[in-house]
Amino acid sequence: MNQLAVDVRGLRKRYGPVPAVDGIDLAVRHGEVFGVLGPNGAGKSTTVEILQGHRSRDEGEVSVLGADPATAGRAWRARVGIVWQDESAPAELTVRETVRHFARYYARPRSPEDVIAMVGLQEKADSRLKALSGGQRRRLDVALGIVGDPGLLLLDEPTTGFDPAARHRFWDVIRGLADEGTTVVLTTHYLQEAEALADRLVVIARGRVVAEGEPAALRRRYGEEATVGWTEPDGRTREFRTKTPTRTVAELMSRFDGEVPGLRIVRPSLEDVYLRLTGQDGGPAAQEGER
Ligand SMILES: Nc1ncnc2c1ncn2[C@@H]1O[C@H](COP(=O)(O)OP(=O)(O)OP(=O)(O)O)[C@@H](O)[C@H]1O
Repeated sequence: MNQLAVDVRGLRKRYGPVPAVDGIDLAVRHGEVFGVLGPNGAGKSTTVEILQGHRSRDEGEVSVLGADPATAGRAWRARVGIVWQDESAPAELTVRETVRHFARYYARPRSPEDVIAMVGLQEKADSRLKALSGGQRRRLDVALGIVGDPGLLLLDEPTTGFDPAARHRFWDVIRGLADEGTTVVLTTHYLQEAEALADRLVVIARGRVVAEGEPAALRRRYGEEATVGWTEPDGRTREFRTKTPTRTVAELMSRFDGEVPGLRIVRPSLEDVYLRLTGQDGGPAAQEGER
């Protein structure tokens, strides 16, 4: 049996001439919250849809809870929690009716009341779906994804469009599931979300993994490079990216024989690192060599 909850090697998928996923490897351990972080169009949804068994792939090996999603059957589906973002449940049903209805699809569902409480919808249990806000609706979607008590939950951009309070509530839901031992894979384009939730993450851009690791380790690895800026005697501003800014400043001090005009040292935030890795900082896009 595969020791990994999700094991992906060399995954590729094209839409016509567009390589949406261009050789991705993923290794998600049982019990962890794994983030797939990347900008719009990076290939996150395509990857998750392949993991869910909803999209075919062109190349690569994919194992999700020990089975290939392309061929796995009903028993596998019951163990993989998938959160839909469509509005397929009838708007006239109440939250409680909807969760109860979905629970019947599973051999060993969680108690619908527990699930409603887990996503913080107790006060809305008797509300009709059409009366829910966008954030409440998304929490209901998660409730439907977890009512079957899945070992693995696959979430595609679960908090897009949430206000900050709803996002924080949602994070608590995910943390609660993780504490209970559920493995969670979630895609997001919010760096803050990946940092808040993920034990480990990959950053993807243009269908490739450009960085991976624990959020804190990524911050250390890519965030240690500082930018030293100064003003030349002719008035031009200069910038130099370096892992040893103190040395650069010492060199500048001896060159200027003391005070360095316009001196500044900027350490990148993780946000800057992320933007650089994904090629959104206006500079040359980071490629594989950056790892
Ligand atoms: N059904 C499709 N047909 C053609 N091209 C597609 C299709 N789905 C996605 N693409 C293209 O594949 C690339 C990856 O898309 P994907 O939706 O996987 O990215 P994403 O990281 O999830 O983006 P977003 O954050 O915007 O959802 C994009 O260039 C997108 O335009």
